Amino acid sequence: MTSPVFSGLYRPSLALLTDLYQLTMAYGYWKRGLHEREAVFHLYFRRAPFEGGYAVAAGLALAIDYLENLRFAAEDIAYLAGLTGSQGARLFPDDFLAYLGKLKFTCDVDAVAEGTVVFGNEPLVRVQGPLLQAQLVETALLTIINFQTLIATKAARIRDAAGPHDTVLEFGLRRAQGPDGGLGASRAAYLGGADATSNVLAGRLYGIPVRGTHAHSWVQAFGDESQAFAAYADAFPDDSVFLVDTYDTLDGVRHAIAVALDMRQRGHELGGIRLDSGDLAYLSQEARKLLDTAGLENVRIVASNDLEETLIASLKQQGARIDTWGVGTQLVTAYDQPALGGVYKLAALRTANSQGWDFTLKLSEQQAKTSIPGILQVRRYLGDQGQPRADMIYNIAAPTPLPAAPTILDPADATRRRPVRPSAPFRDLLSPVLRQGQLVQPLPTLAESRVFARQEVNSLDASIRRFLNPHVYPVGLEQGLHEFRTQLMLAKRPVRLA
Ligand SMILES: Nc1ncnc2c1ncn2[C@@H]1O[C@H](COP(=O)(O)OP(=O)(O)OP(=O)(O)O)[C@@H](O)[C@H]1O
Ligand SMILES: O=P(O)(O)OC[C@H]1O[C@H](OP(=O)(O)OP(=O)(O)O)[C@H](O)[C@@H]1O
Ligand SMILES: O=C(O)c1cccnc1
Repeated sequence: MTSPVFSGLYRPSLALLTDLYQLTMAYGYWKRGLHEREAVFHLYFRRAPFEGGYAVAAGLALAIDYLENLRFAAEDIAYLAGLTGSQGARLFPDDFLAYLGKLKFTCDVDAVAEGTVVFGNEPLVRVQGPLLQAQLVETALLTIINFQTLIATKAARIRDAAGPHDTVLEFGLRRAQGPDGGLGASRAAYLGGADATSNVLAGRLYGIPVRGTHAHSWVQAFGDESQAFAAYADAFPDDSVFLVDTYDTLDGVRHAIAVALDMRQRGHELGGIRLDSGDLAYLSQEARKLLDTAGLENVRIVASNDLEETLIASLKQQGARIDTWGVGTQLVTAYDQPALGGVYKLAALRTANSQGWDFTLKLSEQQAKTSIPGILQVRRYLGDQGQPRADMIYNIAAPTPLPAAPTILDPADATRRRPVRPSAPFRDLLSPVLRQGQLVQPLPTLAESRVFARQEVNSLDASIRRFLNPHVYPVGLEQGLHEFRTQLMLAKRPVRLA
């Protein structure tokens, strides 16, 4: 079956979209009879990207599409049968490959909705089910969620800089990290706040509006701006945006104005002009004056040229008269931080007698990198206006129930603690998505997630959204969980499987 979201870019099956070690561990667990032991993994990142104060969770629909369609096709099995180790012996025996050939994903998945604002250490996805399966999906889940979350967050920052009324166009495909990087980036950029993309395949696959202007080559091909603009207007009388900087920008604006007035005579209006070089603040102000003087107040000014959020903020501050921001390279490559360091960690295993849980921990020299044991949920406490106030990570399988008025501890400094009012409103961020591999209810559409993302970012205080030294949003561990984690860290107790 062809996965609809990855379309024909890949072979039909994505089961091999993984690191080899997931498969060698899978065989090892199977050989030991441990493959069905129930396990719980969490996917989370430790620090928000771009030195920012938050991230926008993204990629869940792609991840769920991957999980629902996870099957090893006959050709996948044949490929695995041909793999050999350093001594030339086959890596995987036939009886294990026969098992893989019948495998379906039957885990439970709980996750935060796409568009939710999230912070370091908070699980975005929880996978609970047979150890072999829950481990096997690590790499694909990370590659999907890490990149989508990274680009959605970049787009949210660019949207914040542009403000609520300007248009943001994503123009990045040509500079993206290959075809899939470009496709995924267009999806995430739209989710995070772009209004449209120039990427036509992304438009067709994801229903993103497609928009665009024309290139310098169009003007070069005619050798004369006035002719080039007139020809474009002839082809698209109601959808023309002229790129005015091929020769001299302000001359280009004058040529655009002449063609626009001609268009008006024929009952059509020019949509906009695009500036792609030079001082965008000065040129946009001069262009605005020329356009307004000619009675073309509704002609919009589009700007492009290596834009990103701080540059957009600076141009706004300089009084630039730009209505539409065309953003490519910096957005789709997340230029200033090209990867989100999301991780996927084992946090609980059923005991051998299947009665209870062994909560597991990955220790690190750096305390901040030590994982959090338990079956985790994130409780977001809200202020009077519904605005996020503080998040508490807690263990839903803790031996003692959550107190009515829990205390939240800063995991980096346990002396910093904040009590929660018993009546404080809250919402829990992770909700059931798959039960035994089946979708619990349809996921929101991309457009719905986009609206939600905007509400989420807007609900954050400006101090958390600012680009420079943002305020740190409080995220902590519930006191009982913190104490339990500390005990485990002190005991350094290895979990025994068998
Ligand atoms: N008023 C401004 N303040 C800050 N940066 C600006 C301003 N105007 C333009 N920029 C940015 O400065 C950078 C350099 O622009 P500039 O047009 O000088 O060089 P360029 O990219 O080499 O031009 P070209 O596309 O003609 O080769 C771009 O990222 C552009 O967006
Ligand atoms: O600058 P970005 O944010 O990546 O936006 C996309 C850029 O792509 C186009 O340039 P093109 O490929 O024609 O080359 P150019 O940089 O020489 O204009 C367009 O004119 C933008 O400048
Ligand atoms: O339509 C545009 O103006 C466009 C598309 C891709 C890259 N740069 C500009």
